[in-house]
Amino acid sequence: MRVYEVAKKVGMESKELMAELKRMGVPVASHSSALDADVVARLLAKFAPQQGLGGAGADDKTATRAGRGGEGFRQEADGGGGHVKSTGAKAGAVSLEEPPKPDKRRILIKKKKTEEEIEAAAVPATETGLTHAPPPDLAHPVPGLPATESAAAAPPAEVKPDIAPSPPAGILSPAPAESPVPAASVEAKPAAIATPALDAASEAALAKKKAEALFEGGEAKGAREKAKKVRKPGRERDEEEARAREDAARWDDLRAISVHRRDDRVRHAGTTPVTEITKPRKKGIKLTAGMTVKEFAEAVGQRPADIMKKLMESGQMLTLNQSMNLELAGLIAEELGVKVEVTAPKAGEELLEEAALWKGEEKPEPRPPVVTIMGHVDHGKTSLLDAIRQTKVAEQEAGGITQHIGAYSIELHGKRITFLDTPGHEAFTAMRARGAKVTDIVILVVAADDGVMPQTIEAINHATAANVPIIVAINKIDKPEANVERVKHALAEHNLISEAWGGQTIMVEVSAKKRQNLDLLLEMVLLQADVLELRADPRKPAKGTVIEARLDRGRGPVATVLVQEGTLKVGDAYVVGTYSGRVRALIPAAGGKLTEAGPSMAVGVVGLTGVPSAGDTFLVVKDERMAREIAESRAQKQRAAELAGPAKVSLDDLYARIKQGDIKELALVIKADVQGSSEALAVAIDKLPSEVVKLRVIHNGVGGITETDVLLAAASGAIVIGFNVRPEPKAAALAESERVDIRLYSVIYDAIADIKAAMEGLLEPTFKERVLGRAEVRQVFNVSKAGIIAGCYVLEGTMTRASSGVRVVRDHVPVYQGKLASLRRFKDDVREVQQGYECGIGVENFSDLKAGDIIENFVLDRIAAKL
Ligand SMILES: Nc1nc2c(ncn2[C@@H]2O[C@H](COP(=O)(O)OP(=O)(O)OP(=O)(O)O)[C@@H](O)[C@H]2O)c(=O)[nH]1
Repeated sequence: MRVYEVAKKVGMESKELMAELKRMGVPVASHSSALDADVVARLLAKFAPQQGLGGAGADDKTATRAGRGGEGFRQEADGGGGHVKSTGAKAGAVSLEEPPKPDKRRILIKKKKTEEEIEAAAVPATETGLTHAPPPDLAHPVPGLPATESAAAAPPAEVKPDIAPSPPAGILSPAPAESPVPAASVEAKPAAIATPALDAASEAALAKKKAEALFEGGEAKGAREKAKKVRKPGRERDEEEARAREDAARWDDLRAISVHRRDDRVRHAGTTPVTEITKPRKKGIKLTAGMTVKEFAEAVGQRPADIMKKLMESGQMLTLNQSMNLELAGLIAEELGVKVEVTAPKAGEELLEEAALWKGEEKPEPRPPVVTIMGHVDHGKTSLLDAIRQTKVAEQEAGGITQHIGAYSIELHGKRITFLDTPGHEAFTAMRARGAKVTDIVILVVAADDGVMPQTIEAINHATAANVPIIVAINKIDKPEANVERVKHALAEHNLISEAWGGQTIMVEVSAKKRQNLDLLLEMVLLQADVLELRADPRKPAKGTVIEARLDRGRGPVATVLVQEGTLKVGDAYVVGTYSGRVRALIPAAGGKLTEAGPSMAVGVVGLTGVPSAGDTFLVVKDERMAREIAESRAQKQRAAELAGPAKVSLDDLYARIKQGDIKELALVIKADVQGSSEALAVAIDKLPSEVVKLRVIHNGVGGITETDVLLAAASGAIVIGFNVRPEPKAAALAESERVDIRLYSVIYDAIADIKAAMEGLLEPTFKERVLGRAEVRQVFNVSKAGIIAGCYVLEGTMTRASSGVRVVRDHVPVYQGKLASLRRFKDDVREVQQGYECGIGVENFSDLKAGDIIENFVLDRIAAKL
């Protein structure tokens, strides 16, 4: 019999029968293949008796089970036929109850579920009551076992349900509910596998293969997408696609970037600190004091902006050309991996010495004299200066616009004379008080009609105190009431004796108004200069003194500098006071411009970084950095001096200073209410023993103590003795700032006794303590470098460095008195801390600070010994 005939007989489709035959191990080529008689008999025995039989109960059970466990698969497997029959099952009933609808989506969902179930495949089938059999093409048959059994026993890991859904054959061949036999061993061979299920599986497998082929063929992207369509549901698939696209894009991107460009990208990545990748030019650098931000940045191979940023992070706002704190520079360099070597070159004034050091052979040449005109009010100082300038300067520079620079030079018989334009002894002494000696010769103007007046005497005293020779110009001789002889007499009383009278003082009778004897006066000046043998070497680097300085609108700070040594040139690096820089231009008084100025010439200097003070030394140094260092060190010293500063000379410490050998002479400025008193005082002082120290009255005048008196005292290291007079307010303030000791008396004896006691070291100054502030110790720290530091809270007043000392008080009992070692707010050293703030205090040589201690900050006010 042929296959289709048997199929007809048993009521099956030829196709189904062919499958069954295959399972039975009977190969058939087609539905018309002939079958052996025994095979036909077996088939008939197997299928023929079932015709018309069936148990509703069993059917129900099967349907229910199938619905629970493998509905989708059965639908898929049925392929719409419902022909698969199990023992006692009525295919028709099943088909009617659940109309087969191939639903790919549902299959896919189920497929996922199957995955989960496969993962749980270790669970015995008896527990679930279901058998999941993988499709034969995916199952790895276990030798010696029937296909179904081997499929059921196949390890779940081998199953690839994502690609080929595997309808569990066992679903459709449920074990009887009461059967204790495991489902896998249930006799389910005839209906174990439904052909349509195989078809679905092969379809999926085919899709996979196709996809693989496409991948291999280079159409990776499209194929992957296609494959995904097959195997990935909805959202998951979208995500996967997006990821794939991203990967592809990244890959393209990476391939497009050259190695070099990738490096660049890293370098410019915002978060990467530039400092880590910019290689310093040098491995080690030398740090020198005064190094600017710019110089440091160059040295460490960084952008100045980055260094400035780092400084800002450390709380320092510095510009490019400001010099850096060495410690901080060291830290930054270290951070950048640059080794630092701090060169400690000569600093400050030491450096100044080096800077001023000139190795050339000294060849001093005669230099012009520098003259200052002094005299009493209205005696004609300005008129004389003007007369000289007009006759001499105007003659030379006809039509030239003269500049006011505070000094000018004239020429007579090929020789120059420099006049300082600020007449009067005040300016002269102010300059001297600053340690500047600029004047070589003083022209003392005395009006012939007025004679010697108080300021004439003052001028004499000031000039004498400075050891400057005086040439007397007896002015206004054109006036009918002029009395030259009277003037000479009066001057003789003050030790100015005319040459005509056998003395040494040159006296010239002039008239500023009529311009009489001006040349003679100038000739005398030159003569005196010859006597003085004024010399300087013009080849040296310039050194001078600031005569005056101002802020010019167009030029910035301009200082008139009197060159005293060497030659000042445009472009020279200089240091003046606490400023430094380079000379940009030189302006002479006669107008125009100069490229250089030699000894005794006064020039306006342009290119200053600030306005210096009159009397400051102007020094040309090797380079700008050196200049800057000196300037900074000076500024530091100046600040320190402001904080400390004892009196220059005072009666209180006179004895100590005599002992130290500091003082060999005590200069005195005496001011009294009446001439008689001042003279009496001067005489009494003169009589004091002078073995230890010589007493010298440098000025003895009548009237209140003036600023000029204080200046003279400051310039000469003198003490001012006031007898029945008071200092003018301005003079008192100046005495304070110049630290000049003013002693006021109303009894001559007291003044003498004090001076005597001071000379013998017996004068006991009286001091009164004044508490400036009190701070409570809250906590004590041991700081490695600073030692014991007390974290304090200022209870009242101010804790200040500018104090005489501190006292540690514990339970109202002073336990230590000493000096303040450090005063800090956070990390910064501060000068003072006000009430209500916290601070760190270190007490010099005292480490036994305890919480609860009170630190008193006090100052000792000196009380004038006697009045
Ligand atoms: N007759 C005459 N008058 C003169 C002479 N020199 C100056 N005067 C006059 O004296 C007055 C004062 O002259 P100044 O040159 O201002 O005197 P000073 O010393 O500069 O005065 P202060 O600047 O106030 O200290 C002016 O009115 C001048 O005209 C002179 O040689 N003869």
